[in-house]
Amino acid sequence: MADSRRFRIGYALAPKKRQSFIQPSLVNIAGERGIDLVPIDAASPLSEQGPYDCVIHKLYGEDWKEQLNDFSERNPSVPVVDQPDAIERLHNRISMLQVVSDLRIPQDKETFGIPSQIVVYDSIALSDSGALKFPVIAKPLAADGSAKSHKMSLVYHRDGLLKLNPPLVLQEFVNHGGVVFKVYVVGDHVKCVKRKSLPDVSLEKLGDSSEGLMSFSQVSNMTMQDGGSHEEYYESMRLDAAEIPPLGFLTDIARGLRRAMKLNLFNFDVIRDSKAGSHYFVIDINYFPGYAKMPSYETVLAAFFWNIVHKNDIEVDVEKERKLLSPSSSPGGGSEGTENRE
Ligand SMILES: Nc1ncnc2c1ncn2[C@@H]1O[C@H](COP(=O)(O)OP(=O)(O)OP(=O)(O)O)[C@@H](O)[C@H]1O
Ligand SMILES: O=P(O)(O)O[C@H]1[C@H](OP(=O)(O)O)[C@@H](OP(=O)(O)O)[C@@H](O)[C@@H](O)[C@@H]1OP(=O)(O)O
Ligand SMILES: [Mg+2]
Ligand SMILES: [Mg+2]
Repeated sequence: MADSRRFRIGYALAPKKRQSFIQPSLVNIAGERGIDLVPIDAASPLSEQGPYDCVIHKLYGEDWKEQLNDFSERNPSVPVVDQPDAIERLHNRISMLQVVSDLRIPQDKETFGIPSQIVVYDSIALSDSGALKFPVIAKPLAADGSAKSHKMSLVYHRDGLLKLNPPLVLQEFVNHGGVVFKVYVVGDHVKCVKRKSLPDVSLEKLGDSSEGLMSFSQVSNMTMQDGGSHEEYYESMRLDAAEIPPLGFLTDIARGLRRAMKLNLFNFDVIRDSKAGSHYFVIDINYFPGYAKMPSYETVLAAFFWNIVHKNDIEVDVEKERKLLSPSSSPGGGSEGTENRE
């Protein structure tokens, strides 16, 4: 049945994110489905803005968290997607991957896990990398959206560790053929895309790297230059040739993560172990990633918004879910969807 009522989704996003995500194409497609996207001014009290049928957001800091909690208390029936306490887990690279280790999913032909890793809180502890095998990647412990939180080092041997600034995570580097699989999750929709990654490290390279470490940042977001070097040419060939892991396997992980984290909007990075072709590692999870880089993101997001405002299958706190999904507030149906549903 046609629904003539319009719904308002308030969005609180940093300027760069607003520009990439709130494209006219998204605004139009959501609009056709009766959904208006309305900017939230994070500099004024949230509770004085609105009304909204839902709030989506990606901003950091305690102040914003308090604003959201205050808003939820005053407007208990308005979903905040996602809950700030649930997002918090992704701001620390240890708690972020712990949830992957804790997943209990029957593993058949394809298996998954996380690379061996340790957390280092001070410089003294850097002289002891435990049982980790080199090379390792040093990642800032905090994943707080700052440019610094993406600055990583590939460390070839023990001496390279002494140049690093804790707190950080030391994670074993896994040779994976230079391709990372980014799995985008939007509610129950799952989509995998391929991206460029760090190239494999050979024993030879490990032996003669005098520097001890190499710094890099957001390697998967780097675009290849037209008319680039031979190396870039082979990289792009590798990317084209790489086979995406079975979608059923990725969807099982996505669904498990979504339930465990109580999050609807995230992506995770997966690499395939070159040594054991059907073993995969989850190496990173990002809240509200760059969806505009996902094919057909507009229709996927518009369908997700539709589901929210019609109180349909979003991952929320169980208590809250009970209130939201009371029979009187649900129009039933639930057949809205896109191709890769769980
Ligand atoms: N354990 C690992 N073994 C091999 N390569 C890795 C490993 N960890 C990270 N990488 C490579 O380094 C890149 C950056 O690492 P990671 O994804 O953890 O950083 P990030 O800054 O959080 O990335 P994003 O931009 O996706 O948020 C990965 O995309 C991958 O190419
Ligand atoms: O725009 P934002 O600040 O949210 O940047 C995010 C970026 O999306 P963008 O492509 O829109 O820049 C994401 O890229 P993809 O995984 O989708 O490739 C990923 O790098 C996140 O880790 C970043 O979030 P941060 O960790 O820095 O908060
Ligand atoms: Mg990543
Ligand atoms: Mg990340």
